[in-house]
Amino acid sequence: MSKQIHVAVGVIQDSNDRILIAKRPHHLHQGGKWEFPGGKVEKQETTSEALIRELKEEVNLDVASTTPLMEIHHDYGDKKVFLDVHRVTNFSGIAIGVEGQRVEWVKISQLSQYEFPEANKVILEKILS
Ligand SMILES: Nc1nc2c([nH]c(=O)n2[C@H]2C[C@H](O)[C@@H](COP(=O)(O)OP(=O)(O)OP(=O)(O)O)O2)c(=O)[nH]1
Ligand SMILES: [Mg+2]
Repeated sequence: MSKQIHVAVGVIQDSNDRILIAKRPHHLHQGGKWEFPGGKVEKQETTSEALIRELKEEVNLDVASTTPLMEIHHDYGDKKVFLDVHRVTNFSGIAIGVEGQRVEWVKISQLSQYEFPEANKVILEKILS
């Protein structure tokens, strides 16, 4: 059995109640779908530290702090993930797809128009509730 991958996932909300999403490059696992930016937590890091690092690397945002929102365990068959989802409300900078990926600020009411990985269903339910 393969071990699950610990992923820090950021729900980043701006002052206009929009949420930042990014398109996963096609060659990656769950490629072509939209995601909340984030990435793997490294051994010596807390989830918050990993998220702060990943959000700078991936979308150029400077995040001051994060707060836990929910934890999701999901088995895709080819990969098991543990999504450690945090909320980010305190950030600065302009969002850019640093790795060439599309990024969009989307109104919460419009989020269901986008295709997300299966594990994200519960995150969307929580944000929309
Ligand atoms: N970032 C992110 N990953 C998600 C979401 N939903 C979801 O199932 N995942 C899965 C897809 C991947 O299997 C895993 C994230 O791994 P990844 O390989 O993209 O992580 P990473 O950004 O650190 O990538 P790398 O630079 O280490 O290659 O989590 C989501 O909303 N955001
Ligand atoms: Mg990533």
